[in-house]
Amino acid sequence: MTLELVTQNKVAGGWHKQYTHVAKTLGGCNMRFAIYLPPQASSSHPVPVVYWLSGLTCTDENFMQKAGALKTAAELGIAIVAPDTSPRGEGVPDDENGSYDFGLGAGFYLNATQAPWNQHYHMYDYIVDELPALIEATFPVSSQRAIAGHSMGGHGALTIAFKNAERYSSVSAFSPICNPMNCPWGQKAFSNYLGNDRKTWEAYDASLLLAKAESVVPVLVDQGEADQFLAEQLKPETLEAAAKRGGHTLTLNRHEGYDHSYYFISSFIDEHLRFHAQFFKGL
Ligand SMILES: N[C@@H](CCC(=O)N[C@@H](CSC=O)C(=O)NCC(=O)O)C(=O)O
Repeated sequence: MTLELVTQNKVAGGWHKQYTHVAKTLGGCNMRFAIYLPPQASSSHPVPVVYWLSGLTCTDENFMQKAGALKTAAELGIAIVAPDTSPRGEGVPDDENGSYDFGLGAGFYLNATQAPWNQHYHMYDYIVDELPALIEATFPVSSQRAIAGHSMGGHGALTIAFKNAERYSSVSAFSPICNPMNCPWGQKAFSNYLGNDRKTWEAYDASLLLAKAESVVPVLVDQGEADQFLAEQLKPETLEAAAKRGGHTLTLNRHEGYDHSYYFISSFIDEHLRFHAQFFKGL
């Protein structure tokens, strides 16, 4: 488990750092992630962690540079970890047309079963197991975790939290892909990564998982009404219907005029961090 420090910057009294490491779950790829450690973090005061999953085309940098989250994370005493959105590096296959919605930058937080994707595209195992184990063994953080994300990363956060309620205290999402089995981004990714048997897709569909879940952690979703992807790709109404079917509470706020961008995320990220803080013990 060797980590290499790439950059470090003091911010809001804490530290933003980028590291690379070899990820076993991703077939030995060299992966980069970012961590924000608030000023309170020390070996005698381990802090809880929010894992942030970004959307299509992103790396660890989009959230850390654009979301404006770090001052509030410092105030609350919460660490934030931002991983990359797919395996990377030589030998990792990409979409043959180089499109933005599949392959590199578009790992969809699942474990691919189909060649050639199944050698490296195991982002689910990376996010759920390998990365938290590395973070908790290396940094002054506790084992208290929340998970959040945007768009493809919102899909990742919701599906991971719904499947692992014992590992996360809460989940939140901005503009998530809510029903990937029934939208073009999800269908392209799932048919390639998982094959054509739609039954196997159900393990990664937030709406189906929510409808079937026995218990779910607290869920917060924010969605812009002027989002260019809202009707075709995101479909938040499917998540609302699933919550109703499953008898679960879902807070889904719709905001007039906001689009899909980080301008929207930066407008409401403080509320998401405060939401997660409520469920961390000892803050
Ligand atoms: N055509 C665009 C589409 C990419 C895009 O909008 N990416 C979003 C996430 S979309 C769903 O997962 C994003 O967060 N982009 C990064 C950013 O910093 O805004 C394109 O190719 O850019």
